[in-house]
Amino acid sequence: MTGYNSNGDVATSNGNHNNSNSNGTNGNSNGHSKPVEYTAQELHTKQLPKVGNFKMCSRDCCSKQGGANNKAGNSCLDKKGGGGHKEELVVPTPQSLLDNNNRIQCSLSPEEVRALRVLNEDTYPYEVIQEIADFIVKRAGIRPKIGIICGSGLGSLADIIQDAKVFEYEKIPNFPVSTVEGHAGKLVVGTLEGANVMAMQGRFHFYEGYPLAKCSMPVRVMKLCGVEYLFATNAAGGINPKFNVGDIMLMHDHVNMLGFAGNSPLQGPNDPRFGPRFPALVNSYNRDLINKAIEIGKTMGIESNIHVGVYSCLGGPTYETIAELKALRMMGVDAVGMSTVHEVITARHCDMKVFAFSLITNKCPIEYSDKKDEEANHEEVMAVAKNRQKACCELVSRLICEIQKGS
Ligand SMILES: O=P(O)(O)O[C@H]1O[C@H](CO)[C@@H](O)[C@H]1O
Ligand SMILES: Nc1nc2[nH]cnc2c(=O)[nH]1
Repeated sequence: MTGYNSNGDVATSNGNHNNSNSNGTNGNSNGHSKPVEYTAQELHTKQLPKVGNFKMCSRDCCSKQGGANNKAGNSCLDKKGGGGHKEELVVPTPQSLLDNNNRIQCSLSPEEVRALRVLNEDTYPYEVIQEIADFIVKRAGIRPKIGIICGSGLGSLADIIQDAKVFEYEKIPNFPVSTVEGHAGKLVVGTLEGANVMAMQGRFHFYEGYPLAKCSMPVRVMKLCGVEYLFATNAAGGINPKFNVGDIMLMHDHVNMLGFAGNSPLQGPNDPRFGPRFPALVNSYNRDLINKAIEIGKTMGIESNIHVGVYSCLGGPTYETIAELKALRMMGVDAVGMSTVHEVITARHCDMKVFAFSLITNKCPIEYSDKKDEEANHEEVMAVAKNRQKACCELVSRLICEIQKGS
């Protein structure tokens, strides 16, 4: 689990590198008078960098041997005294990079270093996901059955959760941080319509700089927390000319444009504890839940605002050109956004039932025009989402109520 720890600490892990090492020289125990210097970022790399015939220990190396708490106070070079390296020629972090408290000197704030580190880590082993899930379940005191991802401006879906325990993303170990307006960056765990739920008030997008596996990593956290149903919501542009602003499109399929370009949240080694190497995606969107949502729409009196359609995710952050919108339409896409598809793929991979909908926040033009008001913008997206949050909340609550009735 190199590179991960459970407290998100950014301090150097080699707290047992004393100012004066076993050779009595300053900072370099192998006789070199001038320590080799590395940037803090290099010190975070998982590979031990080679320094001539020497290797330099990683930031996690000495903490595994007891770190600052190592009672014997041995450096990692001291094999007899309990230091852990079999390798003779390992040098600890150069003293020149440590301050008086044996922390890496760095001009970035701890928050900046954490953000950098979380940005740089792009794979999450099962054990790390398990750690995050345990952290949440232990503190929430419940195992959620339904996971909700709130789309842009749809954070109020989490505000209706009762007996809520709120976790800021910054405080969850190894969790990325939200950087987009309309995504608060909080995980809310509690009950809704008698069901245990957890909701992400803020999702992660590819355009924020996160790899897709990281964008959808919380879905795996949900799975290991006990979640069986994923409710993914988003704000999207309506390409289908029949759609109006404020309508809700229940997703029954998707076109994975990022996948066409060779990008997938499942790229890399497959861990079968999550799911198979080659998951099938037909029937990804649970038909029973779609049918129930249509019925609920009728009882809410909004059936004319409810559609069933195909969503496509592009990388963003640009909105589409007219030519792109025309191409998407030709491919059978009804609504376009910059999220959700990789979350659904991750959820299906680990066998979760998926319900997803798009709130149509803008109509996508498919003819060239000089009209400024036809250009999509995020303020409008959030304003429409805010206006329609009541209907979205009602749809979600009633559907959860139906799931509860059936269980
Ligand atoms: O998909 P969500 O997160 O709802 O947000 C959508 O709205 C934002 C653009 O306005 C993009 O992030 C797009 O993906
Ligand atoms: N890509 C994309 N994302 C959106 N999110 C909300 N509206 C839009 C849109 O028109 N295009």
